[in-house]
Amino acid sequence: MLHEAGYRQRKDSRELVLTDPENNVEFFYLRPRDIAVYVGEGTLDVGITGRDLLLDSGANAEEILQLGFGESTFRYAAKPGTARSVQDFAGKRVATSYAGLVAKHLADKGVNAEVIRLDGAVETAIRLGVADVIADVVSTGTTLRQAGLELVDEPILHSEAVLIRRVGAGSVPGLEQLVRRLQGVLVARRYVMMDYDVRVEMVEEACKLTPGFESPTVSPLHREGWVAVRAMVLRKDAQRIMDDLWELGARAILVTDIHACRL
Ligand SMILES: Nc1ncnc2c1ncn2[C@@H]1O[C@H](COP(=O)(O)OP(=O)(O)OP(=O)(O)O)[C@@H](O)[C@H]1O
Ligand SMILES: O=P(O)(O)OC[C@H]1O[C@H](OP(=O)(O)OP(=O)(O)O)[C@H](O)[C@@H]1O
Ligand SMILES: [Mg+2]
Repeated sequence: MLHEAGYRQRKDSRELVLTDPENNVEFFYLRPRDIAVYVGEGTLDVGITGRDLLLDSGANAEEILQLGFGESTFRYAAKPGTARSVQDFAGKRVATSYAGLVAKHLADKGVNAEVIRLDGAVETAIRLGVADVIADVVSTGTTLRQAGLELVDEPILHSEAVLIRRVGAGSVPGLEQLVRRLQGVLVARRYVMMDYDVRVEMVEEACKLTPGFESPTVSPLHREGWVAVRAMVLRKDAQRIMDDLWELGARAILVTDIHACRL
């Protein structure tokens, strides 16, 4: 995303620091877990990490933009049939790499359980007899299924990658530009440009299907009684909208990618 937003990025994952003189930015490639800590302490102006790691760290940092990747839930799991809700964890051992997050969640629910902090491979902790319950990142659920575990209760939270900054920090040079550029990348990924020709009588109906961001562009065609319409539509809806436009009599319906934008 940073590359698409016009920032210089590393070509080799062993490069840990990189300067982008044109944009006057320094990039540090850190462990996801450490990023919120550096940002919270003010060592770094902004960071990109997971919401789950931000909350777990307890750092003095806040989300300023959701980036739409690294989406996952954070959930409890146990051997099938051993627990139905968080309340059943009372007096049990809960293993996790997110001890801060889990301890807070259990306290909020009024459940007194022992939190065991592990570095990773948490799903094995139950088989090894180290814990009765685990709490971990779940995406497809494959990891838990393969470990023979079952989800318990609702997700503790929904996470994704987020841009974060220190709470109460003063103005950061270049931050507004970074946010605007990343928003441009998000829009360019989520939306496509749709063009089509339609009879004048149908243009109102057609524009209801493709209202665009502000208003679709409608231009006259050389052919009498027809207009050309151009509007941005959500990529995920593009095929359905094309079907509906076709039903209205629209023709020459074209979809093109957006490479960059500032709305
Ligand atoms: N399977 C997944 N799907 C989506 N997001 C995930 C997944 N696994 C981890 N994450 C997210 O990635 C972020 C960092 O966790 P990750 O597990 O990648 O760190 P790590 O284990 O320290 O690094 P690595 O996996 O490269 O060893 C967290 O915010 C987490 O929610
Ligand atoms: O629900 P799933 O789709 O199976 O994904 C969840 C798994 O993905 C992550 O592990 P990762 O592969 O990053 O390994 P790690 O434990 O070394 O971080 C996470 O820690 C879970 O174990
Ligand atoms: Mg991982």
